[in-house]
Amino acid sequence: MTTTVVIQQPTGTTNKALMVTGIEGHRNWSTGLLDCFDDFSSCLMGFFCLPCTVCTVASRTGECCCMPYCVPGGTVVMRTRIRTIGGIQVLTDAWACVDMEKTVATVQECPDTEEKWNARALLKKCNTVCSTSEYHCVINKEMTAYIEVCATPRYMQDKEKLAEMSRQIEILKTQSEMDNQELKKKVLEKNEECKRLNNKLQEAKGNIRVLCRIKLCEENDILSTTKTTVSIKGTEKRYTFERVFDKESTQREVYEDIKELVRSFLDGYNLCIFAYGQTGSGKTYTMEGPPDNISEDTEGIIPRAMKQVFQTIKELKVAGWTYKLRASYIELYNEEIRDLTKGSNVQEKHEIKYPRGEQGKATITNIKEEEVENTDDALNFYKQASKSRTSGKTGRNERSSRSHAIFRVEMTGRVENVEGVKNTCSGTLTLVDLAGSEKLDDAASVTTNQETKKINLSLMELSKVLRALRKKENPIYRNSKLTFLLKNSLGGNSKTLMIVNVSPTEDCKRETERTLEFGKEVSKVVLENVPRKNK
Ligand SMILES: Nc1ncnc2c1ncn2[C@@H]1O[C@H](COP(=O)(O)OP(=O)(O)OP(=O)(O)O)[C@@H](O)[C@H]1O
Repeated sequence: MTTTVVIQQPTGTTNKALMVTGIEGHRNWSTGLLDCFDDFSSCLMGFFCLPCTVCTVASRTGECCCMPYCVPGGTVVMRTRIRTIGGIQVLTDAWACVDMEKTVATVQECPDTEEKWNARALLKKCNTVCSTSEYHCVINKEMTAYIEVCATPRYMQDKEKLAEMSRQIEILKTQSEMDNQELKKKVLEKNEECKRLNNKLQEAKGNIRVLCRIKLCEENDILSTTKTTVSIKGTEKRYTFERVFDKESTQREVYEDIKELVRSFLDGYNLCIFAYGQTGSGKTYTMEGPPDNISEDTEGIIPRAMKQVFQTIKELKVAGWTYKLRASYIELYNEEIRDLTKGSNVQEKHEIKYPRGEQGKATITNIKEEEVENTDDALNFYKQASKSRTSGKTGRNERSSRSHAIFRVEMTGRVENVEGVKNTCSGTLTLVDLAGSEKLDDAASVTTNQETKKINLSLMELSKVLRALRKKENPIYRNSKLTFLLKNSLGGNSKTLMIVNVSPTEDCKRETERTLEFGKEVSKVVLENVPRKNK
């Protein structure tokens, strides 16, 4: 490759006013370069003589090609050539032996002639830029000069260094492979330790936990609370829960208290979170968030749980765990199952099936289960399906407050440790927004109203199952679809969290009292500690 630079000296000027033409985009470089000519002295001028064959003006005028004597208006042509030195291509034979772009920058840094360079400095600069080669300015007797380019000892050293570094990188790579394994092992161990501690903590809290949340309300408050108790003002009644969230409590505070429990889902536990309470007491708000404008502050347990689950999956990936998650969203209304993902008009029969008698994981026939790979997938799936519920709600409010919405995420996880030992786990996360509990009484008394009776059957059965578990009796799950479906999440290898939602207003006093009684009963339930489903 040959680059040609044409240097023109305008009429009536001397060296310093030289202008450069010929290379587009390199005007600054050349001009800057020429600014330095003052100090270049003969050697550089001599240098220009070097390519005398192309130094047309000098040849033509017969003058010495030294720059100060260049004929005004004359032209000096410089030529650069690429040579391969030490396997690396460098520009040689001229100034352009330095990287042009870098020279531009360098020369521009030298704005005026105050800070002048001499040839040696420039050559030093060349060396800095092209550290692979050394430039010698050789002046011969005739005052011509040339630049000699050769591989420098420094280049050789650098080459050695490079080879050494490459060797070290290889060693480091192998080492880092090993470190990675080591790291993976450590993360796995830490993770296991973390799981053990977390589950110990969760078990210490009991496998069925009950929290109470008071709805935000500006009206007269009939309740007084402490961190763990709720009392109905003007009565002796006082209810104790693991934690009471007063009406000022935020969604974040509520979730903070249960996030460790959600973590245990990925450790292979079945986890079920219910929101229980009368219509309008804040169940949907607690589980999902407000009906409109859900933000990071107001979002409820479901979006927060999805975010946490996928964040944890990301973290566990370092330890080698991979997970597959499948989501479904159904509604249980009047003892009928409806797949919310299929819209409100689809009439399909759904049955709950257990693979081995009533053991193992429950499946529902004809239900759409979608694989979700990240938070967005899961929440989009949830939101889309929720529309069927919401449209039912606006159209028939009764229906939505009397149906149970069940969002389920099935998980299977696997890991291979450094010794190649495989480990798998599976679990189900069930998040339930229960039907309004105030109908419980009505259903018992209004026997003629078969529909109402059915609607409330599941809630009654749920309380029966929980009471039986408390007494260590064998609960009957088959009596309602809700308990039958949640069998695995209510007994054995499961962790259950019930949030009893109450409204603190006078007009809700009766229902609030009943809800608190229910919560008190449930909180006495202790499940047997059965190991998680790890293989
Ligand atoms: N803690 C709270 N802070 C702010 N708004 C709340 C709170 N709890 C409930 N609300 C609001 O009160 C209204 C009723 O709450 P929500 O719909 O959650 O009740 P619900 O128990 O789910 O009722 P239903 O059984 O009819 O579905 C909603 O507008 C909801 O946003």
